[in-house]
Amino acid sequence: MARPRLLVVSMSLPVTAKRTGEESWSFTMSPGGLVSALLGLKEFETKWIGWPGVDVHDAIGKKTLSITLAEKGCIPVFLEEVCDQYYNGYCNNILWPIFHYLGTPPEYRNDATITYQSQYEAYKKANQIFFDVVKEHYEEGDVVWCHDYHVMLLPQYLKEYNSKMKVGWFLHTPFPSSEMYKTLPSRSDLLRSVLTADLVGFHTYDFARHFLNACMCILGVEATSEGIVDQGKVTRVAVFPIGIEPERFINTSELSEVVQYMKKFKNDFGGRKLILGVDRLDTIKGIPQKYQAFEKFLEENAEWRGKVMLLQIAVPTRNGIGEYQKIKDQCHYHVGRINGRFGSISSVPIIHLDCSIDFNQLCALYAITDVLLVTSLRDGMNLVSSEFIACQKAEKGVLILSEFAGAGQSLGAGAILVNPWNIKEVSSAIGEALNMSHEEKERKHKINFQYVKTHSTQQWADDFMNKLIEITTSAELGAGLAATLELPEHDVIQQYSKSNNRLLILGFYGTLTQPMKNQERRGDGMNLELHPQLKERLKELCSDPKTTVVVLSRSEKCILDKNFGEYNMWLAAENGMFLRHTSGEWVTRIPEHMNLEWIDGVKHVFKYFTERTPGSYLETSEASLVWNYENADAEFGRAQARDMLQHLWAGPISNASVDVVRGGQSVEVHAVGVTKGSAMERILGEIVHNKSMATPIDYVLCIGCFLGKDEDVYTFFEPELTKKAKSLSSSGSDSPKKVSSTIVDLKGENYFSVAIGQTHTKARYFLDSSDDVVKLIGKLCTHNNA
Ligand SMILES: O=P(O)(O)OC[C@H]1O[C@H](O[C@H]2O[C@H](CO)[C@@H](O)[C@H](O)[C@H]2O)[C@H](O)[C@@H](O)[C@@H]1O
Ligand SMILES: O=c1ccn([C@@H]2O[C@H](COP(=O)(O)OP(=O)(O)O)[C@@H](O)[C@H]2O)c(=O)[nH]1
Repeated sequence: MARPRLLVVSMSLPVTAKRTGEESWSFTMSPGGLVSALLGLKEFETKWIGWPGVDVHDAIGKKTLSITLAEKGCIPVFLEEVCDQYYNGYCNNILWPIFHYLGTPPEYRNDATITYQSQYEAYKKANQIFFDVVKEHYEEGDVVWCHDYHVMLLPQYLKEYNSKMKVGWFLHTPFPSSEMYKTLPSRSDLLRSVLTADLVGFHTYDFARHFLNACMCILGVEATSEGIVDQGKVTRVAVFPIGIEPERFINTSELSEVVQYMKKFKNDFGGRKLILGVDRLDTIKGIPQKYQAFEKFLEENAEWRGKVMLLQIAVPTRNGIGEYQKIKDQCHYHVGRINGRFGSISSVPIIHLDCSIDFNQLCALYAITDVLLVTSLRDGMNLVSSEFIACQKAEKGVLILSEFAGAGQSLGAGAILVNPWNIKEVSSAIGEALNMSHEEKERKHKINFQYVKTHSTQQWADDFMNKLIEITTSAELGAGLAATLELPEHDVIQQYSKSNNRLLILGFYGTLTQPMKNQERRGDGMNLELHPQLKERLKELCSDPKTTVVVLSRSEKCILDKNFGEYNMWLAAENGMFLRHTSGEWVTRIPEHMNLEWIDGVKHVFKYFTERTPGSYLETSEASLVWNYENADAEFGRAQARDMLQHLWAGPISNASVDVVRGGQSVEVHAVGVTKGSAMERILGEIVHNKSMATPIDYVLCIGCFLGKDEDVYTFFEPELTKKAKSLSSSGSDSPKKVSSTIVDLKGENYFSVAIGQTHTKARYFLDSSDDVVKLIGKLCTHNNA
């Protein structure tokens, strides 16, 4: 299959432009891992859209720069007057510190509303400018891949413009715990926009989990193992740990120029062991902590003084921000102090360089390094660690790696992992690394080298793109879900009138109730009421001897009794755990051997929160418990639900076989496997037995507004599964008897599964709302007794 063209959108272009004349420009490579990583994207026809690193105000400048950049496959975004407030302000002074757990900078605490608001306005404007440029260059079929926290509003702008655009968003930084993220005033807008993308990617499972949590707590949406479900739209959330281009580093470190550098540097360092640090001079990289740990090491290991040195490449970055100036001063202070304390006439222990270095020199340094010291306080990934491993030569060096870098998860096995805040621990790790045996170094290197070689940038990009293409192509909609179609009403009615033994399975909440606002969905409260316009029609529908109607709901028995007691139909309460024909008594359908020991513990926690959350209530039943906060204050209810889940996981359900379902305004705990689909077999068996059916069921209409876990009911009757249904045993009878193989006679055209208000579903068809159900049932009634 031909690969689509890729539009990469990121704040920075891979090159930073400098004006050298009215119409001429020179370029240097932009710093940072994002650029390094994306340069490895070789397999795609790519256009890179981003800021060229310079303000250009005149038309000639813009034109000539655009032409020059076009030769490099780059398209400039001119941010002009919003740049400072956007990039230095909102991106790097608000989002960056919050995403890296540093919290809101102090200046915002005094001047919060004014500064914050104007910077957020600039952020919106800048995202709009990015959007305008993408719109101008977009061609049908392109994939737009948005990168990082700088463009969180872009997915929404793109999708609003063209809902068919394939849009991905990848975050290169950590996504913080929802406790930290919650402090961001624009938290909801940013999440909502990101969720409009088709695929959202993170470096680690932790970051993805934090994101899912934030979406659930802040937006009240449902998180599933595949991502976020909101109003029928599924946003896939997945983990794609980035890599490097290993061959580039391996090959470069073999160049003769690089080998020369290696010799020269070794000579310059006078036989001392080399500890290397390579970081942008960023507040998150923990450079002052690194210096203090090295100081501690020298303090406690006098025998190493004069025999080991620390070379720190501190690549300049974000110079327009006060905090970055401060961190530079702090580093200089420590270097001066430590060199004064442990230096000699012939050498100093620390060399700190405020500059970037040439790529060949960097590879030479990586190759001769004895210990690479990475002390990031937080880091999305940290590519320097991988680059070091790729360049290692004969005598292998040791990687000391912060456990707070995303790389810790991938390279931890071959590294010494440290908490960079623990100066003593890092100091000990330095000692351990310097004294490590040759064999142990080889062993560790081998593990990491294998990983780095096989997890390249190309692989990372391929994985992300393939996933994005897969989920945006209708054939793969929802991993195995067929594309959902509008209900062919004419066929539904025609088949209905032709059939002799019909089964109608209807949900209650959202199916037979009046349409509700999204926020009100999925909480089966006591106030649930049958749609007033359905009362008569349903009666008529149920009166036809050729039609069997089952209401299959999460609701309790008493709610179904109250609403449907007077109709001639089957009621399946609590997802089919309890069943009765309205003319008979409730029977329990709880499967044998179901472990329900967890119920009391969960009930205890639910009661605790019910008492402390005005308006919330508890629905208890034999095999499931629901805490519903639809009538509570929405924000408070969500916060309480989050705390409640923590209590539950830590206590009563930590070892129990239960499923936890976080609805829009409810938390449900039930025994594993209690789904509508799993109940269907038992329900069908009971009905067939009870009715002593003479002719097979030749028409099934299943309509619901169900949670994802319950969608198995839609596939239960799929023709290819008919065999399974045919061999049902009637579990309702005292002496189970095999149901005849003629129970169901379904072909493609007499089976209709219908989801309300959802197009990403396992159902074949969708209807917009329960108002459509009312109309449909009305029409079916006119064909009763036909
Ligand atoms: O462009 P700057 O503002 O100077 O910053 C440079 C980049 O810093 C961040 O890089 C992150 O991406 C790396 C690759 O995924 C990852 O290894 C690292 O941990 C991150 O910090 C930032 O996310 C980029 O947008 C910047 O371009
Ligand atoms: O003088 C230098 C030294 C290093 N790097 C590169 O900067 C990137 C840093 O990426 P990392 O993921 O470690 O951290 P980030 O800076 O993106 O936060 C690496 O690819 C380095 O090779 C650079 O551009 N100039």
